[in-house]
Amino acid sequence: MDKIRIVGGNTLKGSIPISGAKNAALPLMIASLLTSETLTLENVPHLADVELLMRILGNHGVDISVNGRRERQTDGYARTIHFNCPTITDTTASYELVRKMRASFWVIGPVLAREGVARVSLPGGCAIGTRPVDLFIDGLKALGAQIEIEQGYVEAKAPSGGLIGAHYTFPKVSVGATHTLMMAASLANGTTVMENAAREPEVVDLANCLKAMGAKIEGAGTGTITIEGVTSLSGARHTVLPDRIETGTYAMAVAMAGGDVTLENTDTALLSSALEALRAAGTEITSTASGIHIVGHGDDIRPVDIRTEPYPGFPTDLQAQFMGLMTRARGTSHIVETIFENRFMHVQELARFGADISLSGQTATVTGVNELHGAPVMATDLRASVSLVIAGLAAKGETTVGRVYHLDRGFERLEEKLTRCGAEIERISDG
Ligand SMILES: CC(=O)N[C@H]1[C@@H](OP(=O)(O)OP(=O)(O)OC[C@H]2O[C@@H](n3ccc(=O)[nH]c3=O)[C@H](O)[C@@H]2O)O[C@H](CO)[C@@H](O)[C@@H]1O
Ligand SMILES: C=C(OP(=O)(O)O)C(=O)O
Repeated sequence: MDKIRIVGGNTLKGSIPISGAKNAALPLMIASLLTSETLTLENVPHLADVELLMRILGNHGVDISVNGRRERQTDGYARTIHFNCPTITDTTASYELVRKMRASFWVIGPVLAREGVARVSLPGGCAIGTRPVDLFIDGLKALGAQIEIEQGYVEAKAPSGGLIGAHYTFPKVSVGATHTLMMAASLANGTTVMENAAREPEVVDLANCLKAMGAKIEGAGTGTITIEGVTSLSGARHTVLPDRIETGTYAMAVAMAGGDVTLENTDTALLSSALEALRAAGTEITSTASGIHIVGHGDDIRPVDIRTEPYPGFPTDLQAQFMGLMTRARGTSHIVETIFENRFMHVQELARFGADISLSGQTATVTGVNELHGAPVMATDLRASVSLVIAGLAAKGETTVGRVYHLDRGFERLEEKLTRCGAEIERISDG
């Protein structure tokens, strides 16, 4: 199994191109199930999750070609991918595929809206929490669907005339349930109003793509989204928005290792709260014409308390990386995780570098230390694993990060992007 080997201590200098967002690309790809015409997505990142979703969509009858070619392309940033689903050939999403990636559960919305039935395996929990799907089920029921859980599958059936627009208030903010209901409501009869909807930029990106396909959606990016259903959607061409989590991750790497790096093709507006926390920690951040310029001092990091919240709050997907940064702060910081009940798996691994972190419920207390020391560590989930990479870059000596497949889910060409900024980092195979 591959590992990442890092020799820490180098400052980072240069530029890093930011990829299209995984968490936007996945729902956008799923939206291709809503139309018999071609949906073309530009700036699609090359990631394990994207490849897996292509297989899942293929099973439903989506014909996929990458930059006009049918074979999988393994190189090049910013792919253009064409998705065409003349008919949905299979309304079932199997346990085998859905268990590997939670977002694949979201196919339930478009498949149900277009075919009137959908049978999708429960995704189950993962390392960061139990992650139930009750809000998806309640929301789809509000649109008139009958839903049963049979042998681990969610079996959904629309009324004979199709889903019916409704007023639905989410009891809790959910990104995935907002995506799913927005896609389903786009093909429902009548108007749907979703209250307490997720406001993440990826929700806005999906809404913009659906609008380009002919959907009538207002309010995306606010807590209230109104969707007037239409009878069919057309094809469209849409560019995936920049990955704000990748952006924040590299900004935190520069803040911690020190250096001067421009993050290209991204935008400060996508991650204001995370950048505010970084500024408070002493990082210099300025907008450029096409990106963000970051100057980090590495050895003079101020402690900053953060609390994860739904957008526009501090993102849970940057919590582990920020904790990595705080391990080297001059003082004590508190990090409260409010979104996922078990998203602290990186704490025990950061301790291997010599970090001083104590946990009490959903709060981590991080007391900064003068130096981290490289160590063999193990990735437990996507964002936890990249926090270990960041710590490795700032630590003295050698670090190896195991279970690299977690990183490959969400970081395109991580080693290459960091190497071009002067980091000593490589992928090694155990043989
Ligand atoms: C592919 C993708 O975009 N993943 C992101 C998405 O995940 P995802 O869409 O799965 O996360 P949600 O916003 O749905 O989850 C937020 C919270 O709501 C809970 N919940 C959710 C649905 C439900 O039916 N019932 C329920 O209780 C979850 O367990 C969690 O505690 O948003 C998360 C929160 O920003 C991010 O960390 C993930 O990176
Ligand atoms: C938790 C994440 O992804 P997923 O929702 O696919 O597990 C993530 O992107 O950090």
